[in-house]
Amino acid sequence: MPKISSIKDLQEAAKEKLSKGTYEYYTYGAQDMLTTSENCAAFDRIQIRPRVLRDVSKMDTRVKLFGRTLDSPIFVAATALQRLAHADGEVGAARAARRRNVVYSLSTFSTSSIEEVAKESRNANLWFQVSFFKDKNLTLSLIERAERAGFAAIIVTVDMPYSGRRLPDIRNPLTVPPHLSFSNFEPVSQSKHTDQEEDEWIGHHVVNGVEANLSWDSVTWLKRHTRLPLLTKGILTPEDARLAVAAGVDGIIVSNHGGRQLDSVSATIESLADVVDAVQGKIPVLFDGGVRRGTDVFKAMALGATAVFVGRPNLYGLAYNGEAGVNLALDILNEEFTLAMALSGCPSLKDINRTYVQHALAPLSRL
Ligand SMILES: Cc1cc2nc3c(=O)[nH]c(=O)nc-3n(C[C@H](O)[C@H](O)[C@H](O)COP(=O)(O)O)c2cc1C
Ligand SMILES: CCCCC(=O)C(=O)O
Repeated sequence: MPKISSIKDLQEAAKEKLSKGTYEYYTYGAQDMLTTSENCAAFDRIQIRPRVLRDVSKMDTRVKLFGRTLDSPIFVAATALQRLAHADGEVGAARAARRRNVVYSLSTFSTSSIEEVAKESRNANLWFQVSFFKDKNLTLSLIERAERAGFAAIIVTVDMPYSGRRLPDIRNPLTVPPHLSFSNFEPVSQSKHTDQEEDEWIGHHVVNGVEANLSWDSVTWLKRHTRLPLLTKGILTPEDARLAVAAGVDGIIVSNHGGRQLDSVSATIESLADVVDAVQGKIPVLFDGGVRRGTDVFKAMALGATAVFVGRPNLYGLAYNGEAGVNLALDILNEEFTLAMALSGCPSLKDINRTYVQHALAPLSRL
């Protein structure tokens, strides 16, 4: 394998290392994966309009959010079951985020617990992703545990009242190996070896626990129960963005769950500008979906994102080489992003705006 020099290389290296089942669980999306592919392809239809002859001798990628300064706007998205990729798992990925002083978001469906990740990645910028469970006390206890462990924000996922129809989950359901469990829910992990569950997708128990009777009141209820900033993840329309602002949330994450929920929704990069316009700067708008290059990060920032989350690239990094592999993924993306800023004449994030992008007349084809 030649030197890994892009996220695409990292994905190929990860594919070699992972079992088919794990690779497909990480990579695939819902149904025909139209949205999963569009998330990436839509970036290719946007072009950068660089400005020249500016002072780009000193680059500043720092971003301030909820009273903290992060060194880069490239954050780690919440993804389930990270120890399936590598023994370093969530702890390794959180340490990689700490090394770059960026946010690591921990999934509720993690294979290391809230407390373990906090302890083993002390001083990392940790945000906790929670889902609305039918058992409200479970939701509240997860949030309390995250607060107690020192997490700095809560992300509530609002696009998953049910799990999307992902074909690998139906055709070749993945099972959690005996040495791993959903560490935040002991009773679930203990019941996982019963016979009737063996032909079921690993996520069924936990996803079956998720509440489908939801409203914006559910969000205000959650907001009342935490002192931490609350972000809603999975907003795609200006209508919902306005409701989020009205509900008093502290931030929005424009996301379609990496195309894993409803197939045929638009690419997130195509929804971003409308959401940003609807929010009118009242709260930060963050973004995820399809970011594979630093130029993608630049495009999202130009369209108004305050920061972006990256999901699959970190899983590929973990699979390739544990914590060091996530370091590599973040290094590649940050190097590419800082260079894109410099070559566009933007020495700091506040210089990047919509005048730096345009829609391409024809899609760019990759070599
Ligand atoms: C394997 C995998 C597991 C995920 N697990 C979660 C999860 O537990 N909770 C959640 O809110 N989002 C989850 N997501 C969605 C990510 O947070 C994020 O929205 C998505 O990965 C962004 O797209 P990208 O992978 O193209 O960067 C998961 C995504 C993947 C690929
Ligand atoms: C295992 C729980 C579901 C995690 C998730 O949100 C995803 O796979 O997209």
